[in-house]
Amino acid sequence: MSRQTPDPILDIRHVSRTYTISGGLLKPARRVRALQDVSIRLERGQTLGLVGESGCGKSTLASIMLGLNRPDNGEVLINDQPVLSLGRLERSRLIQPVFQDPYSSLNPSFSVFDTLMQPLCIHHLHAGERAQKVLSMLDKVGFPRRLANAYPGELSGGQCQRVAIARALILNPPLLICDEPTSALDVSVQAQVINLLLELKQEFRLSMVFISHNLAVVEHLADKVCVMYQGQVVEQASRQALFAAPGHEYTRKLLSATLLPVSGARV
Ligand SMILES: Nc1ncnc2c1ncn2[C@@H]1O[C@H](COP(=O)(O)OP(=O)(O)OP(=O)(O)O)[C@@H](O)[C@H]1O
Repeated sequence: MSRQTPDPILDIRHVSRTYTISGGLLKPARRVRALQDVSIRLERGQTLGLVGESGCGKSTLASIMLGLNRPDNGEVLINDQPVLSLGRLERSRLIQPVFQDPYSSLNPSFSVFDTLMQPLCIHHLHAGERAQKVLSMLDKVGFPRRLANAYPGELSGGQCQRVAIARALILNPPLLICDEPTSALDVSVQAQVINLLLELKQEFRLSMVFISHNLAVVEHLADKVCVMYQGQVVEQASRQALFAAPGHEYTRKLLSATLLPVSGARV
C-alpha cells in the first residue's frame, strides 16, 4: 500500500520580515527583525496554535499568511499556490481572518445583514440565494435573526465576534486565521466563542490557525502547536507531545507561567 504524503493547506516556507523604523532628526533609522526563517506546514482539517509573548512576530506572520504583508524572503503557499500570486477575490475564497477586536474589524455603518451580504454580492452569489444564506449563517454562529438589522455599535463584544466569524465563513473558505479572537472579550464570553469555533471547524471541515498568548486556549483547540520567540519558531510539535514534554526552555517557561485547567472546561 502506498503511503500518501499529507497535502498541506498552508505551507509557510522560510519566511523572514524586517521592518525599518525611520528615526527622528537626530536618530538613525532602526531595523526590527520581526520574523526570521519561519517554516510551518498545516495539514488539511487541522488547527495550528501559534503562541508566544507580545512582539514575537505572531501578527506579522498572520498578515503575511493573509497576503496583506510581503515577506523579505520566503513564501506562503495556500493549497499549493503562492498567496501573493492570488487576486483579492480568489484569496478571499481560500483564507479569511478573524481579528482580536470585533468592533474595529466590522464596518460601523453596515448592519449585521449588510455585513454578511457584502461578500456574497462581491462574489456574485446568485441574488435569490443571498438572503437565505445570510440568515442560515447567522443561525450557525448562534446570532439571533431578530438582531440582523442592528449595527455593530448596538451589539455586545461576543455578538460582534459572532458576526465577524459569520462574515469570515460565509464564502466557505477552507482556511481561517484567528488572531487572538477572544482576548478582547469578557472571560464569560471567551469560552462560548472558542466552543463555537470548535463546532464550526467540524461543520465546515475548516483548517485553522489560532494565534494566542494563552496556552490554556491553545491546549483546548489545537492539533499542533508552534512556539515563537523573538521572530523564530523555537518549537513545533503535536499538542499532546508539546504539553506532555516541552522540548524548548522557552516553552517550559511559558507553560510554567500558565494555568492549564482546561480540557472541556471554560477557557
Ligand atoms: N508596521 C510595523 N512597523 C515597524 N515595526 C513593526 C510593525 N509591525 C510590527 N512591528 C514590530 O515587529 C515585531 C513583531 O510584532 P508583531 O505585532 O508581529 O508581534 P506579536 O507577536 O503579534 O505581538 P502582539 O501579541 O503584541 O500583537 C515587534 O517588535 C513590533 O514592534
